[in-house]
Amino acid sequence: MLEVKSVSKSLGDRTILDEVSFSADAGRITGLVGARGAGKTTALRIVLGLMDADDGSVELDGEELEGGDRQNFGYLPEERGLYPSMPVGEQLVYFARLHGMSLGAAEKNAITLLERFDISDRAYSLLEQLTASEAQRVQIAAALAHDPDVVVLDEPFRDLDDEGIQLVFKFLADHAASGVPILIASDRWDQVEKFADDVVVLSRGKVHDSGSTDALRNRDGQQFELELSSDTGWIHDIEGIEVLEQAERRAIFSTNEKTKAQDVLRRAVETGDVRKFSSVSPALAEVFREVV
Ligand SMILES: Nc1ncnc2c1ncn2[C@@H]1O[C@H](COP(=O)(O)OP(=O)(O)OP(=O)(O)O)[C@@H](O)[C@H]1O
Repeated sequence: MLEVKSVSKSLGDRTILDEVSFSADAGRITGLVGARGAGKTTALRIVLGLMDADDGSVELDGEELEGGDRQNFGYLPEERGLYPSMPVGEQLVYFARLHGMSLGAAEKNAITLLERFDISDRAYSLLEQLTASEAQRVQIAAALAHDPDVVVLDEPFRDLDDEGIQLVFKFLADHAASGVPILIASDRWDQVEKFADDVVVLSRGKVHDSGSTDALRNRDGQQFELELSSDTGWIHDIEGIEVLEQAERRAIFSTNEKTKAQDVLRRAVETGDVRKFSSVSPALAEVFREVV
């Protein structure tokens, strides 16, 4: 488990991170989300040891990390940094070798990554000849080229098309399953909620909330959708629920109490034909609209 413990950082007279604590569990993808300028990149740089914290520590499996301990971390930096005029396959092997991998293992891993990201036919192309989505797949592959024990990706969704996102995150889920913590920072709440198991919400340098993606989506109670063959206006009279939307035969409400949802269903059955009654998860960006 990767743990950020009470990390603070000021630059000039500005507090960028204020006692930030969160963890990224082995075997899971953790999304660090927040608006632009929330402090995500700064937090990642401190995790990577590229910047020192003023206070606090970063630990891996209970041991405080020193600079060299990150040799087997994989990092996709915000400012992408590959060689524009070196063939793609060669770069992946080169980066894996830099991390101490044998030539054979580096070549094998490069071939696997190119296949998994569906860019095998680009192995001999130069980065500058690729589309934006292909180039981004290569950038992410470079972060994974040495089979890292910890993966940290800054804005991995940037420039990826839908197919690229699916391929990359299928690979990341498999890589996480081998016992690796994967931490991604992004302002794409819609994508993070699809692919992250856990989410840390950062706002103005502080952790606003954290937990499993499902728990955070249901933070304000579970939402239900109701559709009848008749008008649902009566739902406003039911106590202990919050009506989020109501128009003619349809209504969406939220409640923290399961029995209240059952009250609504009972009343709905008495009132008319129930066409639909199901629980729905709100979008994460909707739950945290105050900090998006
Ligand atoms: N070297 C620096 N000196 C002063 N302020 C900085 C420096 N680097 C970053 N900041 C400020 O720190 C805040 C957090 O920046 P950071 O890049 O960590 O945020 P972020 O959440 O990753 O956002 P973004 O998506 O815009 O990169 C921003 O307000 C930024 O302007």
